[in-house]
Amino acid sequence: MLDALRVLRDTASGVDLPADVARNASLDIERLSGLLKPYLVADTLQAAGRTPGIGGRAHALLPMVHVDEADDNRLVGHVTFGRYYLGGFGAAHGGAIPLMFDEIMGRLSNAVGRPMARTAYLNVNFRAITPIDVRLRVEVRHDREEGRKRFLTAALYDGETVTADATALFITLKPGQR
Ligand SMILES: CCCCCCCC(=O)SCCNC(=O)CCNC(=O)[C@H](O)C(C)(C)COP(=O)(O)OP(=O)(O)OC[C@H]1O[C@@H](n2cnc3c(N)ncnc32)[C@H](O)[C@@H]1OP(=O)(O)O
Repeated sequence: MLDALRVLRDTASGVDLPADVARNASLDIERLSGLLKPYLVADTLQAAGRTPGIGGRAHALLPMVHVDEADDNRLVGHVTFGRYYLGGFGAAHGGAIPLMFDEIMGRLSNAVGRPMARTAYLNVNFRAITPIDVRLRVEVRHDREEGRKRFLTAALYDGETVTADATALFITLKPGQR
């Protein structure tokens, strides 16, 4: 369903509809929302964001990063920003890129049995345009730990060009910390 939703999102972002088609599409989307509403649950029980086996943790907001290689301290994957993430002139929105970094850096930070951590800072440099509808490579490194602090770096590549890079600090949560 989320795959279909992502396709809908990209398609809806890219069209310019006549009014009658927009009206009919709205009715269909409202009908679909009505179909799902009886299944609303508490946020601790919802599937979105809590289903690691499904792409993007089943979280519809996240750009889907496919992991190609990973070990304890390094992850390489690929991501394609669809039309939904367009900022302008063929480039991904500047907010979508930190979103992708936060998710994939967080995933490596929390991997291999490391306790849960939360992002304290995420600094992103936009080095070149990040094109939409192009398969991009993302590399993440877990560089070091100092007590509860975990320092990670990441870069996003279009071919050999670094389009963005990031440094992040994740802090291990204390027992019982929310
Ligand atoms: C698979 C799942 C992947 C998911 C990935 C997504 C991850 C996220 O996006 S999490 C959501 C975004 N982040 C947040 O909402 C965090 C909000 N902030 C907080 O909850 C807290 O400030 C938190 C937990 C980060 C730190 O608070 P706390 O536990 O009280 O630690 P605190 O004592 O302040 O700091 C610990 C150390 O880190 C340092 N530190 C904390 N924040 C920062 C910062 N922004 N910059 C630099 N250093 C910092 C402190 O100076 C301190 O250092 P030292 O031990 O040397 O004195």
